[in-house]
Amino acid sequence: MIEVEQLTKRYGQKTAVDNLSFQVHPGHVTGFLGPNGAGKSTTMRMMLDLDNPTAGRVRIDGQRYRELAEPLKYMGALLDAKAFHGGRSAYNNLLCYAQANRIPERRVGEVLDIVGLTAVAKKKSKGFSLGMGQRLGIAFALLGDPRILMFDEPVNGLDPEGIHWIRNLMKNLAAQGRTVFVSSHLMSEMALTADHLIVIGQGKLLADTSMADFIAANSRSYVRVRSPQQERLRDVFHRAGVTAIEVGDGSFEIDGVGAAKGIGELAAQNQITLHELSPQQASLEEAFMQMTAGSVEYHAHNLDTPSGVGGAPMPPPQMPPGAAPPPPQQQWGGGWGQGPGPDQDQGQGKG
Ligand SMILES: Nc1ncnc2c1ncn2[C@@H]1O[C@H](COP(=O)(O)OP(=O)(O)OP(=O)(O)O)[C@@H](O)[C@H]1O
Repeated sequence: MIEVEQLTKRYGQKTAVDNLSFQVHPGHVTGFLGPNGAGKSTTMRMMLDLDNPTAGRVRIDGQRYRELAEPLKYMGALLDAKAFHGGRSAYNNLLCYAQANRIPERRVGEVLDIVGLTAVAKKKSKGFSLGMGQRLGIAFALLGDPRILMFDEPVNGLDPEGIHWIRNLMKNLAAQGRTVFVSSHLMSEMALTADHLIVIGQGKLLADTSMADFIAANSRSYVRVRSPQQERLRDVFHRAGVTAIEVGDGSFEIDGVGAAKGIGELAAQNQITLHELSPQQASLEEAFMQMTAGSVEYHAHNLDTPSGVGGAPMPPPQMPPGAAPPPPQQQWGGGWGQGPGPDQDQGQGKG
């Protein structure tokens, strides 16, 4: 379980995370939503002790991340899919990390298999597409076979097959009783994957609720009714005291998806033909837009307005501090991803 308690992070005058408290429980995929700049990445970084909170605390199964004896076996994270050595093969990237964290080598092959990179395991990762890099980042997260997994925008760059795969992966991990915490801007995908939601805006908690309750609470649900006998149907609704809104295309809208059964029966009793009787539930995207409308920090402007689009300065990529770094000649950091690195054995698959 992840426990976030009154977490606050300030950068100078900017409050990125504002007195945030929530828990992430095992056995569920919990979605972490918020508009750009809401504080999601900052919160995730504090969960991994990559940033110190200004106030409050995070506990991973009751402990700080950096106090965990073998952190990769507790919690695996995908924060920045580019945080690996471009000149090294996928296999050797993982092997290096595994050896530094006392994880057996056989696990490298296992995670490459899980993420579908076995065929390219010996290739230098700098040649990887965005989607392949994302899969390698997920392999890093899975390496320690952790009970808790955290993914920041895991579907970035994945094709439809990849998106389908990660959806099933996250659901399976949760079904195994693991804690899965995932941020994404892809609402349609989140709606299919997450069963619980934490929503933040401008660093503050906006919602901590089930997916179904979130959509119901932040959107209008109604039944659409269409009939070739529109006038008769209007009279029937009037006599029965049904509040039906007539919309431009000749259909009626009646609030509440549960109204469909009664309306169908009413129409049948009055021998009215219906061409449509369809419950309409807003999408997660619509509910999200509705809830966060007041918390959107970065607004796009029309092309004919003088100013452009705001943007958040991105912190540099880092690895979790509790995880041991690779050996000194293969340091995480500056030279990564900038051409061939020190491992000359690509093609052999061992470090
Ligand atoms: N290192 C930093 N220095 C200064 N400000 C920062 C730093 N990191 C984040 N911020 C600011 O904190 C706020 C929250 O940023 P954060 O990246 O956590 O948001 P986010 O919800 O992850 O956004 P996005 O969806 O765009 O990735 C933003 O206003 C951002 O500009």
